[in-house]
Amino acid sequence: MVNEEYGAKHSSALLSTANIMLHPFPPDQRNHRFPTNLNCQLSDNGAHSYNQQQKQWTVDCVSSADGNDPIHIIIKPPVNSTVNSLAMSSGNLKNAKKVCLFYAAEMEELAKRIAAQSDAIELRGINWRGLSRWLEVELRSDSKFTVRRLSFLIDDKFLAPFALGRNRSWNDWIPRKVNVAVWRAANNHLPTMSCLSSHGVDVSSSMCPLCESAQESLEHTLKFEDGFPNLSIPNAHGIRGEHVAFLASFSSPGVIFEQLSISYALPKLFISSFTLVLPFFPTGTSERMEDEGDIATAFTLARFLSNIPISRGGPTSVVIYDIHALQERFYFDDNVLPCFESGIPLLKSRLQQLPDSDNISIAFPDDGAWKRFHKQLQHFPMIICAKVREGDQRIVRIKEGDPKGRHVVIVDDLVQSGGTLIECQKVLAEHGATKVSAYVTHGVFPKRSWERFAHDKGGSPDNGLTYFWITDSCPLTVKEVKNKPPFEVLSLASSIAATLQI
Ligand SMILES: O=P(O)(O)OC[C@H]1O[C@H](OP(=O)(O)OP(=O)(O)O)[C@H](O)[C@@H]1O
Repeated sequence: MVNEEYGAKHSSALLSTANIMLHPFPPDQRNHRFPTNLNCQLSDNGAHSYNQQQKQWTVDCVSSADGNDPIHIIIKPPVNSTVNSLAMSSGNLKNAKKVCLFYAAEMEELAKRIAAQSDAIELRGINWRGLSRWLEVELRSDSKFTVRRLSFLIDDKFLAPFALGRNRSWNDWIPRKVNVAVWRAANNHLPTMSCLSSHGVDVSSSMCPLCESAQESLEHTLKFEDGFPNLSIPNAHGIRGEHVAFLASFSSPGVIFEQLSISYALPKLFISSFTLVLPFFPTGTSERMEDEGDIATAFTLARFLSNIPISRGGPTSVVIYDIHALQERFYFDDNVLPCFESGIPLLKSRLQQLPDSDNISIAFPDDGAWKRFHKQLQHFPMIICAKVREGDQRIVRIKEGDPKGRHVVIVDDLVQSGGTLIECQKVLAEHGATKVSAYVTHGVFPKRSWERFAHDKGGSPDNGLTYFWITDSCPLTVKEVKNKPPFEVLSLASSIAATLQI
């Protein structure tokens, strides 16, 4: 399909079928900052690459613009009940519950992976902040010195040319200027500066015609003038009577308001049921009510979630993975149905794949981790540690168990500064562990603290970790640690897909 001028209407029929490969520019044009050898996919969000791989452990590489920077994400088949597995299999699709899955912008990758698990799960968009998937780019043809404005479809991984002009090949065009100013409120993707530049778009030279500032040109379109979010649910009538879920990410206080607004709005659209999937419940770490006046913000957040309206089908289900403290389960009131899931089955399956799977011991860095996880890991030899926090310091010592000669995997719910894991690693290495790895469900890593973790490169555990497994509950971290040993991402996708069938 060819469209010669910008402003082309997007055709969903086209999007469901087309696959386009862009070819590199000729060598003399390579100084231009635009993606070469870019895998462009106008189809259903990369789902096919995952579909083929549901039946076994796989390591799937998500291509970047240059094709050299894969995200190391591991996907495994659903681990939940037979009922769910049966419902998910294509043969039983008729029995599977059809679910419309909305998602927060930063959860787009995980949402795609979830949808790839089952034809019963259909992705739906939210108009985030007036953004759209359209980016206008002006290109200059060297041969004819004409300027063309083309519309590009923005996807998280792919920047696809919607049209190159009749009878023209991509190589005829050289990007001259990218105009980020015209985003249309049509779709659900949140393009960011880094997203654009990762596709070779020179964002720094993209000027808004109104303010002539690149940064403000995005800001103009991101929010209302007063800074509050501009949201809408397209085709709200179309979800009446459907089972609806929203995949949320409360990665910072600033994004909670907009996602709560969506979570409060969806159940009132005459839907059959509503499920909020919040893989990481972010508050609660290191919260202590030691002095009168200390505030437990985990309770505040639980109250917000407890006030999600009921839908026609009844109370909202709230799915959370490995919530920090056991008592937080009871912070929710009876208006909602909290469903607490765990990433540990993913870890157990991964451990089975290791060549030294018969030499694994599990270490818990503190009592909290032991209480939370020991029942799920009871078939492994265990090492139980005690941890004391002294300001920024974490002091860890072994209380029980012997790491000598073992590949020890430290298991905890989350990592922040990394202090707990690093101190635990040191003490295990001192006591003779041959290898040390770590697993946490939630890789929070504020201030890029993941950089503190080195890879042992096959050497001693004093030098670093053999593996550091996290899940994709914190999507911003996944982007940062991609393709960086010792990190490996165990995707929650199959587990969430199965949970949506409850
Ligand atoms: O990476 P870090 O900055 O060391 O933080 C991570 C640690 O913090 C949390 O526990 P916490 O110390 O709050 O203990 P608790 O289980 O007693 O609340 C969490 O369970 C980790 O153990």
